[in-house]
Amino acid sequence: MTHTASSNTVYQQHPVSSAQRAQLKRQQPVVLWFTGLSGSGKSTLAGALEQALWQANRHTYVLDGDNVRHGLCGDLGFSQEDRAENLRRVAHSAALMLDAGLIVLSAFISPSREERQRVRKIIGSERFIEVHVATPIEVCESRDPKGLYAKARRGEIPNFTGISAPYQEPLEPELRLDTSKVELPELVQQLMAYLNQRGILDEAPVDDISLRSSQT
Ligand SMILES: Nc1ncnc2c1ncn2[C@@H]1O[C@H](COP(=O)(O)OS(=O)(=O)O)[C@@H](OP(=O)(O)O)[C@H]1O
Ligand SMILES: Nc1ncnc2c1ncn2[C@@H]1O[C@H](COP(=O)(O)OP(=O)(O)O)[C@@H](O)[C@H]1O
Repeated sequence: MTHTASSNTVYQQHPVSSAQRAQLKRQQPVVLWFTGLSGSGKSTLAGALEQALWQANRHTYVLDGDNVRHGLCGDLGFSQEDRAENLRRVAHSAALMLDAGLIVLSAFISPSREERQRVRKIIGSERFIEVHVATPIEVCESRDPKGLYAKARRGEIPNFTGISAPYQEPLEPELRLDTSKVELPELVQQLMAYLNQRGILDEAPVDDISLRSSQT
């Protein structure tokens, strides 16, 4: 994990470890990072996968761009700098949730390759699963559930991703899904199969619990 830290602070180790928290939850904490255009299906996929994981007794949390921008990042807009700061805060929030033992599902446009790379570093590559929701822009625009593409075309939203601001497709995502070609239940099955195949739904390895308890 990469850190920047306030001066004169010392990182505190607490007696219960990350591994112990994950072990109690019987899962391997990871972040599934859904990236794609507005309307591509990020939130829908994250929500549907969370439902499947919840039904399988897994401990999860969804971090969603629209929601985070109502609080933690409510002071940020959509310039390159603000998007970078948005994603930096979200990446550190996700890292805390990993430390708590959760499987995190995040739904952010995250249009910049460089910023996604930075997120991967903050979270740790082995725990970061990039999922490109590669629905074509024509389909996203025809869905336009919030009327944002229409507004952007009328020039009423500056820096709108895909219209007046860039989206850089991931070059080597762990997964690439297209919600215009495959039905939602099938996509959720594909995601669950991937998690199973990676052993993420297996129990966390036994940590040095006995050693730790004998030290306290
Ligand atoms: N200019 C502009 N460009 C793109 N999107 C915009 C913009 N203004 C508002 N919105 C709404 O904000 C949601 C995207 O926020 P994110 O935090 O995911 O964006 S980013 O990752 O920081 O680029 C996005 O949500 P989704 O449609 O769910 O992707 C929009 O509802
Ligand atoms: N697999 C799918 N098949 C058909 N429509 C979908 C699918 N996934 C999402 N949608 C629709 O696309 C629209 C945008 O989905 P949403 O999840 O809000 O996208 P995003 O979070 O990327 O902006 C919604 O109207 C949703 O119902």
